[in-house]
Amino acid sequence: MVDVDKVLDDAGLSNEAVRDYVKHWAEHLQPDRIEVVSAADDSRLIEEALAAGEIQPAGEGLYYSRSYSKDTARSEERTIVATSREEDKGVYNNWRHSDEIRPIVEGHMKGAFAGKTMYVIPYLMAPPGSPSEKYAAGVEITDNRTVCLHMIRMARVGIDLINNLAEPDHFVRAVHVTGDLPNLGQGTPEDKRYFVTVADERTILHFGSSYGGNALLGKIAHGLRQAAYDGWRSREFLSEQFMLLGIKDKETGKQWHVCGGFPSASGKTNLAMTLAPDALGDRYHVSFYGDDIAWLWVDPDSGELMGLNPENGVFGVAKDTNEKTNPTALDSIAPGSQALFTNVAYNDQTHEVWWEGKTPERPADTAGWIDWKGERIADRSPDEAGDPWAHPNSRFTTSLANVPNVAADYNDPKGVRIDAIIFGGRTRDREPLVRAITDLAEGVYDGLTLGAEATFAAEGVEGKLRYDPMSMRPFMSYAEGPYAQHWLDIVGAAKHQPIFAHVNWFQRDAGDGHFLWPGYRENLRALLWLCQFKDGEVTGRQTAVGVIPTEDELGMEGLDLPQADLDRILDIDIERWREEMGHRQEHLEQFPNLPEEIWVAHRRVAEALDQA
Ligand SMILES: Nc1nc2c(ncn2[C@@H]2O[C@H](COP(=O)(O)OP(=O)(O)OP(=O)(O)O)[C@@H](O)[C@H]2O)c(=O)[nH]1
Ligand SMILES: O=C([O-])CC(=O)C(=O)O
Repeated sequence: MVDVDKVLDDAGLSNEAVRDYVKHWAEHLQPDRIEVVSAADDSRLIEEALAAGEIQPAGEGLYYSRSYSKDTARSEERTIVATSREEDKGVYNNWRHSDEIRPIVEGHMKGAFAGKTMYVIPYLMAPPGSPSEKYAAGVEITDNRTVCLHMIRMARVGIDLINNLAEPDHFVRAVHVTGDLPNLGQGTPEDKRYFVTVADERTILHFGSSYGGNALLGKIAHGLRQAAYDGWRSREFLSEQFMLLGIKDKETGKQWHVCGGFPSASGKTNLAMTLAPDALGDRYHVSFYGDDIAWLWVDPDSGELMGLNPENGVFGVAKDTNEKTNPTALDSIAPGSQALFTNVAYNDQTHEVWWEGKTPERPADTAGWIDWKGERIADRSPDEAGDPWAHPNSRFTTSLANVPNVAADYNDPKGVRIDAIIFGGRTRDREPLVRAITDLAEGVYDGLTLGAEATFAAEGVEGKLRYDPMSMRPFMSYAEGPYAQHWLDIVGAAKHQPIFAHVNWFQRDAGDGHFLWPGYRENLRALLWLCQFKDGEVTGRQTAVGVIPTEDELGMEGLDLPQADLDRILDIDIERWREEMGHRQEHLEQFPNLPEEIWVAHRRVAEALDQA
């Protein structure tokens, strides 16, 4: 048995509550060694991981790793929110009583670190000194060195962050056990994986994965699920799957901050990292704050709605990331950035990485190339020739500081004032490019009825049309009725109300399926219109479902679009919308205790459509 006190003394970990937690879990998990990890340990951990073959070199200061082939995305079915309060059961949170589920997961975890090192990762999900700091501290325990490397990039990691907490016991207990991946029955009735957030005990217990949100517990499990629960129970803040960006008009000096939710793998990273299109670059500067999570609250002194990104890094989808779609992402993973790539294709001779859409064609010479399953491309049979080289949910992990247009104040614990909140997703018809909503309840209603095609970020759901309220469906931690009320309460308390909008970059031509809007950098045009509309500089065209830009207002300089496509994305298909309202009604009826304001908004939109 390891002398835990000695390890913690040597590491300088003095918080007694954390020490007790580590001792408790050391007893349960039975590791051979314990190591406390700080960001300063990164280069040593990298060397060790290279020596152990857990990662491979991928160019100067870049690394590649592969997860087990049945462990490449979040499993929504195996993800559970547990509490001791039946009233926390929602439609989407997969609620179970903690007394029932805790013993099951803990049973799987018993003795699981035998022969292994237990890494203890003290972290903060927020810049130190932020008003949400109380909810930001956590300590992840893991048996996986690559998880440590990811956490160092994604969170602020260090012993000093946890030693001097104002309330030493107020930290999230986050336990991650990889498990015997080839023997977990992933996706079968014998599935042994459990990804449980015991929200009212601020404890996260994840068993059976080493990938992404299943394993980096600061990110989604704490930063989103636990934080959403904490924000609601304390009535202090919202935690949402939102990107956050800033836009500055260099001519007038005006600045706006826009945050918003799109379901996983629907373009948050790309939008947050966007640069102004060339034709608008002299006038507008876009700065990056965050691509996946935002915490929102009202500042008690100024009364303003504020937001910040609790993360310290980006876990971005590799697919289709290239010079044209996202040059800033490529800069953020340039040689020397210490970025990690997971489940992309790798060349073990040249140490290059590749993914679908990185270049228009695959590398012509297949020598040395290995696909995401670890198989040699050169050995593929003819019927496998067309299979992707990289997994569609392959990712790059890099620190915020590597993003070239990261905002100067991204680390400011005060956060930034939020001017606009947008919702969007992959919707092949019906949803126009952008429609603005000025009323709070109607904005929240729009978020709750966000319908989009599911993506490859979760197992087995790609392409299915489904409602994904506020893009939080996989991350909901309490019931939807109170969730809607909490939104109305928090945002409603702000002195200046943000404008809401629904955006869609993914409308397609019904005939040949091409995207009607070029997307990516051009998306800024829709956001600029929204900011101008908020400031009363343009008036748009009122429709039953919000205000949409006129063609002149959209600002199309430097962009040539077929007139028919432009007409389509700036129009409302009334018939299709009328049909949609019935589905929305059914969707909302699932949620008990939905605030009356939301129903009023629903009826108002339905009536406006009837009269249109
Ligand atoms: N057609 C089109 N595709 C886009 C656009 N923006 C992003 N994409 C593609 O959508 C995929 C996912 O984009 P991301 O920006 O990584 O999505 P995300 O929402 O940050 O994903 P998570 O990290 O899973 O939450 C990538 O393959 C992008 O290339 C766009 O404006 N138009
Ligand atoms: O959780 C993950 O593995 C990746 C992620 O960011 C998402 O799905 O939104």
